[in-house]
Amino acid sequence: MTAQKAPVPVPVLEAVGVTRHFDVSGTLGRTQVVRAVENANLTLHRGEIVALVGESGSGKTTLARLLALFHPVTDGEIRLEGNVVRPRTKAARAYHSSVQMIFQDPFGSLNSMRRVRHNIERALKLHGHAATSKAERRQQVLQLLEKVNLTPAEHFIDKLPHELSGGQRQRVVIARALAVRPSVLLGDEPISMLDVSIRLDMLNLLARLRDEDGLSLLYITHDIASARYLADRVCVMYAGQLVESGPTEEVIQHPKHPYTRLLLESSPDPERLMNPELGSAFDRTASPGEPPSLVNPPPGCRFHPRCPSARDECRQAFPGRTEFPSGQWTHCWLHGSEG
Ligand SMILES: Nc1ncnc2c1ncn2[C@@H]1O[C@H](COP(=O)(O)OP(=O)(O)OP(=O)(O)O)[C@@H](O)[C@H]1O
Repeated sequence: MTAQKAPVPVPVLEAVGVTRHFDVSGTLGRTQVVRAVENANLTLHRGEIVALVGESGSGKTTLARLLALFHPVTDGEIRLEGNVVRPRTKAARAYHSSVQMIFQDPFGSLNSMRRVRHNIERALKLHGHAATSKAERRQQVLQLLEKVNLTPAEHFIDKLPHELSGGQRQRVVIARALAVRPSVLLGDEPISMLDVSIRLDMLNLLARLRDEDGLSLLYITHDIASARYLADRVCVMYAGQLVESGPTEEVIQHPKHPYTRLLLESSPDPERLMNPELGSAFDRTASPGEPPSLVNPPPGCRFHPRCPSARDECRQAFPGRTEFPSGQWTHCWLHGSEG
């Protein structure tokens, strides 16, 4: 009897060949094109935490916003459970119940004039999950607050956002996202504005939501140490292009792309996550050179002007994808990729 291969599960969320260009007015009123994301392929499976890392301006937020359907794609597809979804369609409404985005600034995400109860109840109502009686709705809100460790929940339910600390506010934002009963959270630097002393608690909360509820999380960060702590898989983005991905420890121990190596060399050890004195080394990276302009990016591999191993083909064409037995893949001519 021939052994049957287990079917590969369909990703919960997927970007397939996704490109996003922005038209901006340049000098003398001429329109310029910012090539913010180019042909990105990213998958997120059920119960998986994927970190998207890269320098400022590399396109991480744009890719997350494309996945959240906040922007239309210029090219490519966003798929939920294998189905293509486009903004402002009927399917997009259901999509917003499944995919919730959490931003860096929890204060900006909440209605500052309304109490915690109102902020969360509104999400329950908008997505058709609110109980009919007031007492039951209060109970729903209390349970959500407990879920994000805001206990005793009675103490928090009638607070206004400005009466909470940054960490407490971000927990309310997460509770509100959970009210929608999503399968995916897109966290755009969700801990970077929080006090260093509570960042680890927040990462542990996100990990618990994955473990208990099977939530999938795309965790966008500058900070390799927190990505290492939290993520199953890492995707590395440089100047709008995904250049490497793989299981977190493989990428960290055996990076394949020279940019990943540069990122790791300039990144902190995991101790930094817990030590406020040290901060994030990636924020103050001493990497040689600057990321390129996305209006006129270098041809070929966009990293070649900074790459110590650049060769002729790197300047001419973006390499194809090379896959490794470790589960990693990279786009790099050093690994003999065809363009
Ligand atoms: N709405 C927009 N209009 C024009 N250009 C944009 C727009 N949104 C993003 N960009 C440009 O796209 C590029 C990628 O930006 P993006 O914010 O996605 O990067 P990032 O990796 O998330 O950076 P950071 O870590 O600083 O948030 C930048 O050059 C940015 O200026």
